[in-house]
Amino acid sequence: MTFQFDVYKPLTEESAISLLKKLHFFAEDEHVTCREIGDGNLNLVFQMSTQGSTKKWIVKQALPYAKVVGESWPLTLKRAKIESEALLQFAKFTPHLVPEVLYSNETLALTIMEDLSHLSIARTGLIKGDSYPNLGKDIGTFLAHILFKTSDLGLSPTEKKEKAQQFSNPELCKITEDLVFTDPFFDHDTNDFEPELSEKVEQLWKEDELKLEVAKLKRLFLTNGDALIHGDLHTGSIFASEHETKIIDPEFAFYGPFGFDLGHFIANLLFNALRRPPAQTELFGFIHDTWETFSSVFTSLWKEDKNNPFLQVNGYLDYTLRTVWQDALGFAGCEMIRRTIGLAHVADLDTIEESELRIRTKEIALDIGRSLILNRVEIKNVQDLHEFYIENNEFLGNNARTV
Ligand SMILES: Nc1ncnc2c1ncn2[C@@H]1O[C@H](COP(=O)(O)OP(=O)(O)O)[C@@H](O)[C@H]1O
Ligand SMILES: CSC[C@H]1O[C@H](OP(=O)(O)O)[C@H](O)[C@@H]1O
Repeated sequence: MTFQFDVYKPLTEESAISLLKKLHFFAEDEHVTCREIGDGNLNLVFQMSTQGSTKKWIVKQALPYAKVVGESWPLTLKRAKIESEALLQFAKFTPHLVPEVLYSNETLALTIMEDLSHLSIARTGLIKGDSYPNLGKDIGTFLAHILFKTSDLGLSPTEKKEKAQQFSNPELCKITEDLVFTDPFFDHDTNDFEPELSEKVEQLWKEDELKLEVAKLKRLFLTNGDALIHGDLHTGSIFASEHETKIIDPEFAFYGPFGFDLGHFIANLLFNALRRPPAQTELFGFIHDTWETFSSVFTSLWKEDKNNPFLQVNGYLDYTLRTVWQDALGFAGCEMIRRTIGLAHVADLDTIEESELRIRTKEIALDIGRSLILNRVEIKNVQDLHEFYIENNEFLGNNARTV
């Protein structure tokens, strides 16, 4: 079969095999098995292997629309380039925490990468109760490196501005601006929630104090180009095992606020804590490890820099870390609300089978999201966050000790 490299066309299992043979990932006469395994909202993912060999590859290809909605929602193919370039960028700082990119093609909007199927998607594993002792430390390490080294702290002003241009990602940012920061706070037709939540949701839509705080957080997202961020760092974008962590799917990457990824990661751990009350201590342990590792690695990188005179100014590091934490809590609150009542949900909540428990858990997720946005300045550390979580969550049973 011939393969056209100069025209974009969505791959099929058959044409994906042909592509990988043309690129010599497999020999022409090899018997290759290929399966489309994409379960995300946006793209095609093909898994390819040959029997009796360790050769296993993943081909991820963007569609010219959002898969979850269909062709009525056109979406740029440029996101595939952003994703592969972000993975390459992250690999410069933390190669052990991202899949290896072996090939990318902007015209075909695809990336060929290392197959990580020996690991589990962290959301799925956490729901099952799997244990990931390194998860918090690894995410903290990842965030400290990418945030410090791609920001004005780690690059010259010119280099940073060039990188910000390279990762300009307006269409994907618009999705976040709408689906995370806008639609869930208004009566918008992208919202999706059970009728039993209507009263609570309508109450939320009436709260000007809350909307004012969300407007401030949205402005941060729109205007604070601190560093190259992943842009969608939820537990479904992380592969993990007891020993390894790999971050995937950075197609939403752009120059955004320091606290955004941390906030999304925290929110998604909180969803799992709501789903599994007995695992609360373990999940707050992850948040603790993430923050402690992030702040200590970020601090070391900061202290290594002897060229920037401002980095020696008393109070500047503390101010920076405090702002990252506060903003992260606000972003976490927005993520909790949007994943509960917006377009894209999380399995942690949606697969709670017993309907009364599911609705009650979602009500608590909304309460916690709302309070995180409103009280983000008062919650100073992980201990405060845990105490605050317990206060907001009498219903699900709070026999766990705080971290
Ligand atoms: N490198 C990989 N190795 C193995 N499976 C992968 C890999 N990348 C993605 N997948 C699988 O494909 C699914 C969707 O991938 P993801 O990058 O999240 O797509 P989307 O951008 O559509 O959300 C993942 O949940 C995972 O099951
Ligand atoms: C129409 S995109 C909705 C939602 O999907 C993305 O998540 P993922 O790629 O992990 O499935 C992102 O969170 C978007 O907000």
